[in-house]
Amino acid sequence: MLYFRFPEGEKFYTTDDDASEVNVNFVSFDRKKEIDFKGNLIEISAEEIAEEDYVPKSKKERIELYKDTEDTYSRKVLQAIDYIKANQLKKLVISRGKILMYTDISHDKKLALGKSFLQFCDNYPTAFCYLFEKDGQCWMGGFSEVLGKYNKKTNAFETMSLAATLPLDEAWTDKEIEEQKPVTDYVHSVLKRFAVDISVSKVQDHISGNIKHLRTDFKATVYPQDLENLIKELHPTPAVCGFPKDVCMQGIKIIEFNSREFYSGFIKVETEEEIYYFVNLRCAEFFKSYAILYVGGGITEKSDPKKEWTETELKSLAIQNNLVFD
Ligand SMILES: C=C(O[C@@H]1C=C(C(=O)O)C=C[C@H]1O)C(=O)O
Repeated sequence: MLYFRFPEGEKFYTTDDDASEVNVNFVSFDRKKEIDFKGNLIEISAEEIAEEDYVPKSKKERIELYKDTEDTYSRKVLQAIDYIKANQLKKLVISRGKILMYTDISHDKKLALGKSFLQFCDNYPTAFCYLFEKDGQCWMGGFSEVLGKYNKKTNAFETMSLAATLPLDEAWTDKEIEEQKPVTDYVHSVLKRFAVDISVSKVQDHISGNIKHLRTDFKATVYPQDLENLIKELHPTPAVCGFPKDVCMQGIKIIEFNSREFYSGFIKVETEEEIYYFVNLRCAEFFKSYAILYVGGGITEKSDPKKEWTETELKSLAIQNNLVFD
């Protein structure tokens, strides 16, 4: 089962079992896991989705690895700051999985995933939103960060540098500006190697629910033979990992105990005219009696552990506030 909706889209899609082509492809952060949905993209109504009554059955091994408190997460942030200083990094992105017991929300009602997906779509109109279940794995998520959008006819390519987070009513400081800049520089440097006619926008605010980010848009021309190599090089951007990648990947391994799975990976969706690559953030994996909500943030030398904890709590509300029980 797979349902999704494009950013700003009004229609919902699923895939049939007719074609041998892979049309929708979930790639894990470390690229080691993939979940593919083959078939033609077909429209599905909200009514049909609302009737979805899939109940996740599986359990996760070693769930204790995901039980971060403000205290344990603050220690991870301090460890990240030490790692940043020791390796002279500009930023490192760390994350956690937040366990949400269904009984903490409702004692007598059951989680309605289809309805949750529809409510999530309503509240995040600019996001690519999805819900899938395959081989016992069940995920829902959606965010508006685009790793790539490619027009197969015109070779036009779009991407963005999106980073730094604040509640809507707070003003940007040097800390956030210094956090987004390495992402912009990195994306630009990769585009210079694989694209031509590159144009770069000014930095602008990017609102997502209860928080805002900084965003720079890029437009370029990419020849078909360069597209996959460009994506390979772009992912993971410093928005979800840090720079340089290998040092940051190593830092993430040392500091985060749990595996990121599909969180901060990407979703490739191919249509007749376009190929999209959406960054998989604000997402959660669903189990029998709980969900794991994945959230993180960019750490710099100037990070305050308390603020970083609050940032992850705010990010987790994207999924948490849209779970429907009936
Ligand atoms: C890592 C996440 O988000 C990314 C990191 C951000 C940050 O460091 O401020 C902001 C937006 C995303 O690019 C997340 O949502 O978990």
